[in-house]
Amino acid sequence: MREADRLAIAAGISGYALMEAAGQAVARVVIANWGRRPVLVLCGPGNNGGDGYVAATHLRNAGWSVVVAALGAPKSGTDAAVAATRWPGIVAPVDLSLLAERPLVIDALFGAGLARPPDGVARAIIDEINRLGLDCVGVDVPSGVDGDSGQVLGAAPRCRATVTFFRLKPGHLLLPGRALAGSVHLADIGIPAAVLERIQPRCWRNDPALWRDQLRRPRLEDHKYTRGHLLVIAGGAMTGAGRLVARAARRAGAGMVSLAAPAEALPIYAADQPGLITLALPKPSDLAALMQGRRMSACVVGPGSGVGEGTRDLALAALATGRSCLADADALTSFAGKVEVLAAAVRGPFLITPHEGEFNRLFPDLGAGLGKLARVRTAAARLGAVVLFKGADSVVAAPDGRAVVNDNAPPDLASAGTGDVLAGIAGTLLAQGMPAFEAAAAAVWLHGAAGSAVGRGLIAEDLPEELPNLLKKLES
Ligand SMILES: NC(=O)C1=CN([C@@H]2O[C@H](COP(=O)(O)OP(=O)(O)OC[C@H]3O[C@@H](n4cnc5c(N)ncnc54)[C@H](OP(=O)(O)O)[C@@H]3O)[C@@H](O)[C@H]2O)[C@@H](O)CC1
Ligand SMILES: Nc1ncnc2c1ncn2[C@@H]1O[C@H](COP(=O)(O)OP(=O)(O)O)[C@@H](O)[C@H]1O
Ligand SMILES: [K+]
Repeated sequence: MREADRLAIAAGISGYALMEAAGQAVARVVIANWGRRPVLVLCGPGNNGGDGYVAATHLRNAGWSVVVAALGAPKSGTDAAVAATRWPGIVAPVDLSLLAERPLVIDALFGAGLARPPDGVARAIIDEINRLGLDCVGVDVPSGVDGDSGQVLGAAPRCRATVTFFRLKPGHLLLPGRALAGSVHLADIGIPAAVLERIQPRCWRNDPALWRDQLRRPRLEDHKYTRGHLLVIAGGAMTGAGRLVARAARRAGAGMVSLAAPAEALPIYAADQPGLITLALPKPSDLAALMQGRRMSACVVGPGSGVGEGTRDLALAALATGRSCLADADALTSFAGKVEVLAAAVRGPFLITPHEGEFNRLFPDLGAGLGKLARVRTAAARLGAVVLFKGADSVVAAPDGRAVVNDNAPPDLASAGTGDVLAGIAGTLLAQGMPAFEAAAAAVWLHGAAGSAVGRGLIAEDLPEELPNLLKKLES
């Protein structure tokens, strides 16, 4: 963001004009969403505080009763100092007594320049805002939230709304920042679009615009083999997982889905879905010939496969074919403490889809303290594969550093079996030749959209049935 500001200023827009637009946007959001009431604007010593003085001035001009309290005077010569001198009222020191009348709080303490956990009176007033449950509007980010990671440094106010500028930051999408930001309002403050091209961001909010063009549409001359043939390597005991993967893969548009499992379980799979091809589980040494012979373009291994050497060897054999491969669930747990073995085996496009527990088993040194985005990027670089780390704020990262954060998944998806559905969708997109990064991003978005379409009472089995409509809409 600093770079965006710098480039905008270099393009002839004054820093103060940006601050004026930012503060005005904050005032606009407040006026649009709250009735007139006492407002307390908390200003920090930097430009975030500068936005606060501007917002305070606009609210006062609109007839609101505004108290401004500052942690300290902005450094002279800065834009924030200019904004402070244009505020016509007095500036009080920050003090908890200012909250006594339960004002609407505008939090302009720290933004992009947060350098350490808030302490002293800043920390005390953040804690008190939360204790009293006051309505709070964050400027840029809730103070204490790291905009790059969504992590909280020490403490941050729980905001009803946050007004940010130019572009959402990862911290608005990643937990816990996303929960603390409330509803996020993105304001155009006059930074030209060309600046975005210069910055070349490497992290995006997941959106169909990123991958829609790469979805494979059915063509007149298609037959079932040209639309992707996915192999699902499933298990003998937990058959539900493999069935969900296969069902989702078929609804996502694969031309053919074959499922290989121990012979005794095949009748269960065959009875469940007449359109599913069932095969006896091959020996790892036979997998390449099977995939080649049947023109299988991708393979999903792991859901319901069982943890252990058998699954590990099949996953390694799948990778050795050089065809697109997705490893999930048991195929990931089977490599706990052995991630370097997995990394050394990567030949072709490879996607893993761990949840938090599976991620920790593979990458125990990449703990939560690093922030999800950094964890996933590091894991992807280390593995040489695309990593889709699931959750309410699923992150997809590629080894080259590209990343998307997904924010369309409803909490109704927290239900057993939904991860298997995700693996099936992604498996089909891989089988159709979509690059692994885009396939993962598209799959997680479709999964979230399917979850929203079903809503309350969702079970995993519902999700594949939403896919035809969603795909139709994406194509129109
Ligand atoms: N043209 C632009 O630039 C535009 C910028 N915009 C706005 O500017 C914001 C970024 O401004 P910024 O870079 O000045 O940083 P900011 O977030 O105010 O904090 C830095 C100050 O806080 C201090 N400090 C930090 N942590 C602290 C702590 N825990 N406890 C105590 N102090 C702490 C730090 O002190 P120091 O580390 O130097 O001791 C420094 O004084 C951005 O979020 C957006 O709102 C918009 O107006 C659009 C145009
Ligand atoms: N609170 C939540 N909000 C949105 N999506 C969620 C939430 N919790 C879980 N999910 C999604 O639900 C799916 C669960 O997958 P997983 O943990 O592998 O379960 P299972 O193995 O039972 O299928 C993942 O796609 C995950 O992102
Ligand atoms: K803030």
